[in-house]
Amino acid sequence: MWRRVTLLSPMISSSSRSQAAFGLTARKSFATEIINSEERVSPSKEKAPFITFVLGGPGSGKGTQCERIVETFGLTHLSAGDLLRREIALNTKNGATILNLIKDGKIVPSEVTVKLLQKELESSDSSKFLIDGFPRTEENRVAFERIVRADPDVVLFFDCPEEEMVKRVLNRNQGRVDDNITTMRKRLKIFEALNRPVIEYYKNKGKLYTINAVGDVDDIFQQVLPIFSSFEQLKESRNVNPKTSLVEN
Ligand SMILES: Nc1ncnc2c1ncn2[C@@H]1O[C@H](COP(=O)(O)OP(=O)(O)OP(=O)(O)O)[C@@H](O)[C@H]1O
Ligand SMILES: Nc1ccn([C@H]2C[C@H](O)[C@@H](COP(=O)(O)O)O2)c(=O)n1
Repeated sequence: MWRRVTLLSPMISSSSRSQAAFGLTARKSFATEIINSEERVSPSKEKAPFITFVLGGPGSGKGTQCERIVETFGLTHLSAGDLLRREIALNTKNGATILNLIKDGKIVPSEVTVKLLQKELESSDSSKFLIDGFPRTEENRVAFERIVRADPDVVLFFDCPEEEMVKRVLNRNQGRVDDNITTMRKRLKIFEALNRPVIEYYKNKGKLYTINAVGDVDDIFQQVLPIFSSFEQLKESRNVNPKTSLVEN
């Protein structure tokens, strides 16, 4: 995928296996393209990508803060929820199943979500990704490691009390099928049961950054800023004000 050639062979085989499992038509793998056609490798793919996972309960403000991170550090935003909703909107073969699961506050099978993320990662020229709303479960996490063969550099956790999340979701007003009190209660239960172990996993690995997600959007972003500022890989892409030559934020 990213010229980590030692990792390519296992990635090809696990990728083909999971494609077969989902009945996807075999396509020339991206890894094969890289090996066969060196000129296609963009300079940004010469190194392993910088990956951030963004975790937090429903309505904790992940998407809102991702927008700010993208503006400031130029990461490419991949929202697992948005990718799944796109499948519903495009009425793909998994679309109806995904819709029913989301309506019921349930988690979509990991292979489906990971394949969607993998496709985006492979087709992007970027080398820095913000993967929002993923992994939601230990199964999601393990499937990503197995299929994509990459680990996150940073894991953000937006920590927000349940009642605040309920209030935000019910006021969101974007016409989402899961923004109602019945589904929200189910989502919160699933978050506690399935996402907490993932948060614990990354805490034990020393990769977790917990953000207090209550308060003003700008103030919350002030907690996020120093985390990304400390990574060399992101320094060159920080937004600089052309008039003052000062780094903004
Ligand atoms: N700090 C904040 N204070 C008040 N409202 C907020 C704050 N951050 C985000 N919101 C609002 O709360 C709602 C949920 O935010 P957002 O969509 O960013 O959450 P999310 O964690 O991505 O949710 P989901 O997991 O359900 O997609 C939105 O309407 C957003 O405008
Ligand atoms: N890794 C994921 C991410 C999302 N989903 C499903 C279930 C969620 O309730 C819904 C909405 O996601 P959000 O926009 O809140 O991130 O999408 C999933 O099954 N697996």
